[in-house]
Amino acid sequence: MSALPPRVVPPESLAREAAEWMGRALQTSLAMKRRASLALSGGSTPAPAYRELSRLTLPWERVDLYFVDERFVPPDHPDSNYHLVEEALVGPLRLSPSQVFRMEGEREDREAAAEDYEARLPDVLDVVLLGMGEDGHTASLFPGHPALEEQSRRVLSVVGPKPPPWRMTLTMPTLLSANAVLMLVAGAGKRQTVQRALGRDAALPAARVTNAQWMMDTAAAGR
Ligand SMILES: O=C(O)[C@H](O)[C@@H](O)[C@H](O)[C@H](O)COP(=O)(O)O
Repeated sequence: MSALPPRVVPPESLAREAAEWMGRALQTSLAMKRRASLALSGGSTPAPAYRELSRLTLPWERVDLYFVDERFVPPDHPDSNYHLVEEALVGPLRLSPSQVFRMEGEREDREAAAEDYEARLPDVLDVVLLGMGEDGHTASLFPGHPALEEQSRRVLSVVGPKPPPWRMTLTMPTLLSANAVLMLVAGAGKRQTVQRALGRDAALPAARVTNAQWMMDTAAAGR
């Protein structure tokens, strides 16, 4: 759990607050260098935040998009995280394909796909958006999975318990080296896991992202 106090906001404000947080973090990076990197997650919580993000006035031509994880499905598949980000952010902002570094979920050789993505990643990601599952997973790093303990690889191909099971994911060292990380959590179903994460239960992958700012709605916080 981060040393930063978690931010708790009403459900109707969560997407806008998350977008504004990411916007400010991008501006901070862009004040110091020419281009900034933003790595995005899949799942149901982020989509409204991506739509809010697409409405922010930012020098988008200086932002490169990366992915936190991806499912091994084609990019136009409904389960594809790229597909989600395409619909909610890339399309509305008309980002150039040269700014969008997607994980190639259509590849048959999953190991090679992960190695190739590792080669394309910047040394340090500027802004990372994470979600947490009810089991405490984040990115596609699941509780008890050996990938959670990875120390040298920056991207791994994994088989996880959440469908679809074949996934590519950034590893914990990659997440921990990022400049700004937002852990976005919504819904009463995650309340107990949030409490465990706040108690720094290291069995939960999300609790190990010690550089994350947590942001949750009142339902997830149990208020
Ligand atoms: O499955 C993915 O692609 C994710 O990146 C994953 O880590 C997600 O962020 C959490 O499972 C929370 O997902 P929900 O917001 O749907 O609960």
